Amino acid sequence: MKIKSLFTKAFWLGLVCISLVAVTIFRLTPSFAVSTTTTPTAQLSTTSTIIAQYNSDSERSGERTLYQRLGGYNAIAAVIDDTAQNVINDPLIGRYFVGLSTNSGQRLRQFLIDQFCQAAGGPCIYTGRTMKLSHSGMGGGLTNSEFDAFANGVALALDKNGVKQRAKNEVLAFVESLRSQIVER
Ligand code: HEM
Repeated sequence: MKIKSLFTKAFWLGLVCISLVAVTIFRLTPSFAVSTTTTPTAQLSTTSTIIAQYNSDSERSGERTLYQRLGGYNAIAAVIDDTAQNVINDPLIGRYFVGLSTNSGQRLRQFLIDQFCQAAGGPCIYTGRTMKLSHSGMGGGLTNSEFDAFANGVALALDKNGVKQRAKNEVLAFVESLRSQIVER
């Protein structure tokens, strides 16, 4: 009888130890610890989890992410707003943005912010269409020169907002990585 009770205690003690090790190694956060407030939607709860994960990742690596080096969400939004002004005023590609409705313009702005924020390692999720889908057939197929004009609009906006050379190169590398999906002729 005593042996059975000892065995049961050892079993439970072992289980507790294994759980503690798993929580430490895999950083398994109990669901109640993810957000202390009751979130009305699953979407919000997912976002809190992602932000928590993002914060702990950058703390662990000790390296500032591109998102942080750019100055965070509002700084990225300012770069996108200046990019929009630059491309609207560009003689080669301005015409593509002229006829957009107010809401289409706001939608495009938000998608661009989300896209750049996510690419920079920030707590954002891009939910727009793929670059191929949203640009395919535009003006009979976008050219390399038109793409260059857009990229130049981004570069000028980064300069205007005082983004340092290393961060600027990284943002422009991201832009360049999309060329093959956007350019068709
Ligand atoms: C790296 C370069 C580019 C990036 C990152 C980019 C990004 C985007 C994004 C995120 C959207 C929204 C997607 C969606 O509606 O689901 C979009 C739409 C659009 N883009 Fe681009 N784009 C680029 C180049 C260009 C170029 C070169 C042009 C024109 C010359 C252009 C014109 C447009 C227009 C007019 C829309 C609105 C399409 C619509 O509402 O149906 N984009 N772009």
